[in-house]
Amino acid sequence: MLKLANVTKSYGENIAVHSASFAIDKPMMVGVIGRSGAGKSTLLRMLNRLTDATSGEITFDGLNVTALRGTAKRQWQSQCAMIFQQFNLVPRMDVVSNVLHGTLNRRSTFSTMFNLYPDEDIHRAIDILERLGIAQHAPKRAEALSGGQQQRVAIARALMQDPKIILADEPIASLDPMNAQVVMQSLRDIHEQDGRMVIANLHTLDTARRYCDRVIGMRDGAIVFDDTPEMLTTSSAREIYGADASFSEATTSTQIEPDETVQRRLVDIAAQ
Ligand SMILES: Nc1ncnc2c1ncn2[C@@H]1O[C@H](COP(=O)(O)OP(=O)(O)OP(=O)(O)O)[C@@H](O)[C@H]1O
Repeated sequence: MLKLANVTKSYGENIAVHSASFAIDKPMMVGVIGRSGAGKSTLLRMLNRLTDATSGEITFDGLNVTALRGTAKRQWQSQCAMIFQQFNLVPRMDVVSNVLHGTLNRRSTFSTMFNLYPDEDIHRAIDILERLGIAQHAPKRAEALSGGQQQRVAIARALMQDPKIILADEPIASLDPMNAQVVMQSLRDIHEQDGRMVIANLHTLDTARRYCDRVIGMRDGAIVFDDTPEMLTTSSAREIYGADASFSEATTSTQIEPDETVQRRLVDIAAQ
């Protein structure tokens, strides 16, 4: 389905991603881990062509993604929606309009200028917000929402594109642990219920273990681990993070034990 063959990205002398090769043959949830500067963002950005690979080939269902130009490239980018650590919403715009922005690529300049959205799209946007537990915030300005709620708006905007793949670049890095769990669970649900592929750069091992079916570990631009979360032992984590024997998983962890109080808070947050 999704295949990378020797994909490399160099910035002058600096090789951000070095000959990355892997195949994902069915929709699943994949976590990409590695220390800062390992090449995780560059890898994701090459997948949806925000950044062009220097060499190598990316294919999806036989389509040569690396060769796409113009309209075909834009179509691919809408099938391959991206969410970011900082949400990238329009802060002063209401939530539902932010979500409707997910349809921009298939609307005319005229309807975009005058904010004309078909009723059908508006209903779909509300349904998606409902599904993510934030429909009651639809009329509010995006900036009035908490970080976790804003990230769910960004996920809703991505879903408006009806993408085959959701790429999430550190989606929970700016969130407190409880909001982080709500956002990760939303991504997991989207994968399980819709059969979409989710590829997320994650900065904690426990998040990768808890939510992902497969984990790719990067170090200095190279893929040094590609396996199931069960195989992500402390020693393989040490190799990925380039740490010595003093390496403690706790330094990459923000896990909260799912005790009763947390579970209750999760239900409250989801209902907000
Ligand atoms: N636009 C750019 N121009 C020059 N160098 C870049 C550019 N983007 C990334 N790099 C370099 O490529 C390498 C990989 O960066 P990348 O952002 O992909 O890493 P990362 O694993 O996502 O790190 P972080 O978790 O800090 O975002 C780094 O050395 C970075 O400085």
